[in-house]
Amino acid sequence: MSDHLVDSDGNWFKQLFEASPDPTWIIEGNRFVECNAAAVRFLGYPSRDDLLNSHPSRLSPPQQPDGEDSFAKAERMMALAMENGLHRFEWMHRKMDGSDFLAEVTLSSIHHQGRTIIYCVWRDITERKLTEVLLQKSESRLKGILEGAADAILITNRQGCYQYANQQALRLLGYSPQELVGRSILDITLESEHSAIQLGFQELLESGELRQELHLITVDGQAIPVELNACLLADGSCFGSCRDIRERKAAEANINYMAHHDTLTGLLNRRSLTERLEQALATAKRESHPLAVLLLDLDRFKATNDTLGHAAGDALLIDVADRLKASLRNSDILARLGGDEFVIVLAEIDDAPNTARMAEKMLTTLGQPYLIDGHQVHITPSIGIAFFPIDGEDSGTLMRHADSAMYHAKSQGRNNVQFFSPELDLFAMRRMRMEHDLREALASRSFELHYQPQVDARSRTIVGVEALVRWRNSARETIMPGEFIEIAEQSGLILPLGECVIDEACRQLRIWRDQGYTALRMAVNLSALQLRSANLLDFVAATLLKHEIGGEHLELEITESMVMDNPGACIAKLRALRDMGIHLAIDDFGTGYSSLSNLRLMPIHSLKIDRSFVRNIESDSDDLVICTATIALAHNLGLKVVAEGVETSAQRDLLAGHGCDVLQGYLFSKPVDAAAMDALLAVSY
Ligand SMILES: Nc1nc2c(ncn2[C@@H]2O[C@@H]3COP(=O)(O)O[C@H]4[C@@H](O)[C@H](n5cnc6c(=O)[nH]c(N)nc65)O[C@@H]4COP(=O)(O)O[C@H]3[C@H]2O)c(=O)[nH]1
Repeated sequence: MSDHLVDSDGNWFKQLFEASPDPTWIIEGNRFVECNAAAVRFLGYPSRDDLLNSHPSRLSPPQQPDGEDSFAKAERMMALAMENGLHRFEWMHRKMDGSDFLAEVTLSSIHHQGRTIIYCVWRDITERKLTEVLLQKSESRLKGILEGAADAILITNRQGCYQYANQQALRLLGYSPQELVGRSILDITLESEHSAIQLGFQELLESGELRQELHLITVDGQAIPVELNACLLADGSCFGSCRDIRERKAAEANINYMAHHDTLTGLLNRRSLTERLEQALATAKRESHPLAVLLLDLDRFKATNDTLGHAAGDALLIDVADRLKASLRNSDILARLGGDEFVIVLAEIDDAPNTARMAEKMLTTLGQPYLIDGHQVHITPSIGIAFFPIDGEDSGTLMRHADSAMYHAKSQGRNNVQFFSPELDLFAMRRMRMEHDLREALASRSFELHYQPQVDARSRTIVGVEALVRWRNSARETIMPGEFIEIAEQSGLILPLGECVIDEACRQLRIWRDQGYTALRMAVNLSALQLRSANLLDFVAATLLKHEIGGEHLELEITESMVMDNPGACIAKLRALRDMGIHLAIDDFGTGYSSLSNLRLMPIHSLKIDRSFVRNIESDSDDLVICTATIALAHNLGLKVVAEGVETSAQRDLLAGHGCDVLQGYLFSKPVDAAAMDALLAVSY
């Protein structure tokens, strides 16, 4: 013990007592009998005398915070201190100014010279209490945040056992807190993801954070995809916030489905066809077995679509897809490329005859009538087939070759199946080159018109001319329409080309009319695509106006089959042309499938007997019957008759004798350019 604490009177304890910063008291007989300066200062009384000889409860509010009477409680506390030697508790005191403060009170009973006194120390705990309250508040705020969070929050220990789950987590998973706490993360996750989850957990422990997609399993076994954002907390536990991403996953799956499927039919689309075909080819290569690619296109679908309307056209495509699906095996691939084109990959085919049989079966199945909107609809397909490995080893070549074969099927009268052959490839290449050259020819205006006279059978004067297009290629060779009109039609180039022809024919007619050939009629061939074009009426009207020509001086030649593709729409358009005064002629009459009832409905002025009937009219009695019957029929319907391909005077006389009105053919002139036609007109007009 240090000397200065023991004063000369041996009163070192008094000094110690006085020096204590905490209010310190001596209690004897349940009264304060001594206190130090800190006590006086703390309570704010003027002197020590104001405090001493009072019961401890006097320096307190009447009740303690727990509601107990201060006097009774003080008695109890002191009794406990006497009994146990030491007693510690919290006590609310009141200062002189009436304010209260909470202190931790320690009472120690001391036996001194035969008496028992209590040594009492107060420690102000206002600040500690405040901190406790703040801590409680912040804890409850934190709990509120966790419970109110939209995401499921799960906290685990470092071993991955759940310690806490918020309401959202319990709701999502269907567990009660008791069922969840203590379980391992692996208990409620997908087994197939366990190794990834363990790796992720390790990463979280090492790096302090983790972001991972995984599936949580609900109490009833449902797997819910979640995005986990986890971090390590200061106390070593792991905090994980799990966002339910079911909607996002469903949207992703939907986008993925749409990216790989045709929305109308649900079949694979072009992109996934390529992927699947390549996989199938890899397997076929590995296992050295053949594979067939079938390209199927519906015949005259566009016309059906235009007639029935697009909704019915869609319904028809869905029906076609369903019939195809039903006729294939699971291992086969079926895709729609768009429009009316379907691709079938027969991955387990053994030979060509079997493939042909399957394709024939498809022709039969798809050829059965469809019931759309209460209407019976007929449609047929054309199918082209290419084989791996003989026709190509990669998907691109096989598709191209199946396409060539399909075109071949179309050219063979549609509704049939064709296999690819190398000649077809050559043909397809030529077609592609021709299409390219045609495009350039249109840009460089390399087309010109030749004219062939049409002669009145009785007067033998020229009453009209037919404009026939010629293509002068870069080598200045003349290419005949038979070589390019079909390709122009298939590529759509016939539309600009057809407009050039109508414009040039009207321009030339204007010149001839100005020269005095005012009764001359100009005949121009119209293609199927032109007749379907929405722009046709406006274009013809504008061109007639531009060249100041009356509609009655123009004749448009169409074929029966062009009208038969879509009679309703065509007949309406033809009526509009007729209303403009334009003459309409049915070209190549007799070669297509003639429908007299439709012919009666057509607003036409004349029929042109095809030259194939005229050729043998002298020798073939059938042809003569056809010609004379056509003339009679036409006259019956009030139509004029033009005979094409008249090459001999005998043909001329025979036809004229049977009442044919107009004759056209090499006998009078081959098609010639405008200058040569000038000369012909001068002679015979
Ligand atoms: N053997 C023989 N043939 C004769 C005789 N008289 C005329 N011809 C040929 O018969 C074709 C008559 O034209 P088309 O039937 O309309 O048949 C035309 C027509 O369908 C089409 N075409 C020609 N020009 C055009 C055009 O500007 N637009 C459209 N869309 N098609 C056209 O090309 C087809 C062929 O035209 P071209 O080669 O000019 O062939 C012409 C003509 O040269 C004859 O006495 N004997």
